[in-house]
Amino acid sequence: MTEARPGLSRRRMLGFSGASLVVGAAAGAGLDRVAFADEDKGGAGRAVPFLGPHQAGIATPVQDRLHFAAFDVTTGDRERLVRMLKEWTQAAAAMTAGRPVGDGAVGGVAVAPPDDTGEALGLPPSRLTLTIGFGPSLFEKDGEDRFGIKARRPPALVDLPHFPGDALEPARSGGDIAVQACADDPQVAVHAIRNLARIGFGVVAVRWSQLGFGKTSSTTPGAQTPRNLFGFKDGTENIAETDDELLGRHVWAGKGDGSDWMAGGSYMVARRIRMHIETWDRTSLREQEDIFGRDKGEGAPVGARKERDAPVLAKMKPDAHVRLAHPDSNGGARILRRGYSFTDGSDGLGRLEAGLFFIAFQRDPRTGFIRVQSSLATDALNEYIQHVGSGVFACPPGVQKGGFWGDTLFA
Ligand SMILES: C=CC1=C(C)c2cc3[nH]c(cc4nc(cc5[nH]c(cc1n2)c(C)c5CCC(=O)O)C(CCC(=O)O)=C4C)c(C)c3C=C
Ligand SMILES: [Fe+2]
Repeated sequence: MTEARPGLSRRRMLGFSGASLVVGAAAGAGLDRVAFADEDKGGAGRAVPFLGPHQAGIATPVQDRLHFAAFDVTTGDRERLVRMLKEWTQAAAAMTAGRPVGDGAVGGVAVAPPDDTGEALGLPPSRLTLTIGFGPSLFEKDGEDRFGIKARRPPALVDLPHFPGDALEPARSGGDIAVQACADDPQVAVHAIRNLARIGFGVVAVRWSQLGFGKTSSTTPGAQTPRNLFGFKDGTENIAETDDELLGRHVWAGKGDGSDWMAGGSYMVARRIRMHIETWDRTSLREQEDIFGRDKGEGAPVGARKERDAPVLAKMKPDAHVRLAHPDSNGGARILRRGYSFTDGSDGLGRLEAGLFFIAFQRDPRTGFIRVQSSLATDALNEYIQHVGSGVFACPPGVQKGGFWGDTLFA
């Protein structure tokens, strides 16, 4: 890809000491690792490397906030689309390293809008990750092969079937391209999506988007498990970022999976799930615990004492969520969950417009999400939730030095 324009770090622009920032040799090119000094190591402010065999934001320890956006491509011009993906890559590399886009928000020519919108000036990288995925409609829309990639659609990138109870809104579903922005600071995540949308003007338009707070999953089993809006620990049984064996078996697409360009990538399923908070809040504690098959305080499976005790599925009600979602009930199927809670005010009837923005990564949605969601048809939880938005996206492997988002697809 073309080299990124040199930019100043947000810290440096505001006069922070250069000593607190250790920048890799090629940092001027904007695509190499940036490591922060001790104060930031392991902390919420540091940078997550952008380059690598896999995209960041999948196995990466889950950040506190989400801004997800699905875009429609508004041009039929393949070259323009590829050019934009290159520009997006430069911008993503800069923003995840804590630098502004292009020549920055200030100090450029006064007669033109600045390259960067500016609201992240002075903020640390905040572990920002940007993860891109390509939806089925990018490969073929209304029977048209707009970008000459129809034959490269991976067999695993299937359209999700209709599931019982689905009430999907077209305005919150689908999309040609999706970007998942995760960060420990909501302003950093929002800034990232806003700047990508701005760069993409004339090539893409935002179709739908979702803000999320309060992660409802963890890829770091040693850390405290977060709670969802029903008050239960969520993410106890998830694939850990360090578990290369499970990641290789269930999350990363392989060379022999039928689509060479996806090797090292993963498939993202996103579902906007409305949660009927007021109904739940009138439900007895015993029933709530029966519905999940775990207790509310500790998160222990039925009949056990501790959160991480092995679940005995036969002790749970036949329609308990954990019993139905467990790999033993699904031929060994596992997915990496990375969801967030959301609240969007109230719905006009005095009810909280709230829920779970469910995100799962897997090697193949047919044997991952579709398999598990089909089992959940009889889930006792269904009385309290409704799926209202949906998307499935092929997330290519990570960008290598000199590469760009989607280079394996558009090569
Ligand atoms: C199709 C996949 C899943 C959907 C959709 C889903 C929705 C959903 N889940 C909760 C709350 C909890 N889920 C828990 C466990 C759990 N859920 C899924 C899958 C889906 N959940 C899996 C694979 C598992 C793990 C099962 C196991 O191996 O034990 C739990 C228990 C704690 C945990 O392990 O995370 C809770 C709580 C809600 C509220 C929800 C929709 C709004
Ligand atoms: Fe669940």
